Amino acid sequence: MTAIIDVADLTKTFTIRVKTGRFRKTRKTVTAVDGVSMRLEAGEAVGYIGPNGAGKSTTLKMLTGILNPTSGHLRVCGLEPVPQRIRLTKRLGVVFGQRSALWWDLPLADSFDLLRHIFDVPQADHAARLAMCRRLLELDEFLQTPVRQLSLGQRMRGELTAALLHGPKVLFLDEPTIGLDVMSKQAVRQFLSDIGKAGDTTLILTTHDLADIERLCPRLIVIDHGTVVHDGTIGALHERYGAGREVIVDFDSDWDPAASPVPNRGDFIDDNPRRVRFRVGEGDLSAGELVARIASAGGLRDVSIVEPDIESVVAKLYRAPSFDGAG
Ligand SMILES: Nc1ncnc2c1ncn2[C@@H]1O[C@H](COP(=O)(O)OP(=O)(O)OP(=O)(O)O)[C@@H](O)[C@H]1O
Repeated sequence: MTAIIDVADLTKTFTIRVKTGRFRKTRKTVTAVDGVSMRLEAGEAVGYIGPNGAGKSTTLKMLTGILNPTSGHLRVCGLEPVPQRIRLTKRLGVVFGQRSALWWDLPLADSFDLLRHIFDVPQADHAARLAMCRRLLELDEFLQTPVRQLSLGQRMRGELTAALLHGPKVLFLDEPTIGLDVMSKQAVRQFLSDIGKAGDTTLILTTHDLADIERLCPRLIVIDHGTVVHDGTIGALHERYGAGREVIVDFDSDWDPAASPVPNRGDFIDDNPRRVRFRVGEGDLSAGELVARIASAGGLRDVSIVEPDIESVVAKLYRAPSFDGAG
């Protein structure tokens, strides 16, 4: 299968001038992206995350043809982004949470109309896509409002529509829910989830809001210091860095640690000897085995398994002093 995004050993360096004395400046090379490789199949939804300064925006700028790579292989929709930027633009949709692709003084509907002409979209296709966005994003009540009068949540719904009206093959989303209230976030996530499920559009989502990723992206690529440090499912990330799964057990009578049927560490919750938290980690029993052993020893009243949240797993990954490569 041909990849819709095919990146191998992509590198970008910047040369900056730093002050080294009162009147002296020296040139210094900053490596923003350092040998990134990834292949995305058509219709995938991928989260591209990393701490501040990791190289996410620089990668996106190279993928969308804004920046020339220093070295490496790069194809998006079979095209080379910078030399073939005009052809590529018709196949891409881009949403940058902090910037607008809309005309500030025009009503939203007029911006959409202008975009139809710019991208030369057949009237019927435009009408069908706009109708879908109007329905899913509930645009009608502010379609005639000038963009500068829209709330952030309304504008973001407009931005998403603007990015999709020409029927892009790949949609790049940079912080699409930043600053939105809970309701708007939910609306945007639901919309993107519908787009993702339809399977016609490849989604690449860059965000610091990990709930976006959990909701939308089965695959997660994590970058740090310009290098890919994880490429896989969120589940794989939990397995690799999680080690924080907990099994909470309620017993019929006080629990005696000395007579525990399991080697896992257990602690009383709120000093209640009938409520015990067992930690599940490397080397210990799995959660299933642990519950089975406790159940067969008798006296088990209730059990629940608490997954570590993605925020803490990713925080652990970011804090790790060195990574052992992608995987
Ligand atoms: N035009 C530039 N000139 C010099 N250095 C740059 C330039 N653009 C980015 N950098 C540097 O490259 C590195 C990666 O920056 P980038 O903006 O890609 O990170 P990011 O992962 O998008 O960060 P954030 O989450 O903060 O947006 C940083 O060290 C940054 O200072």
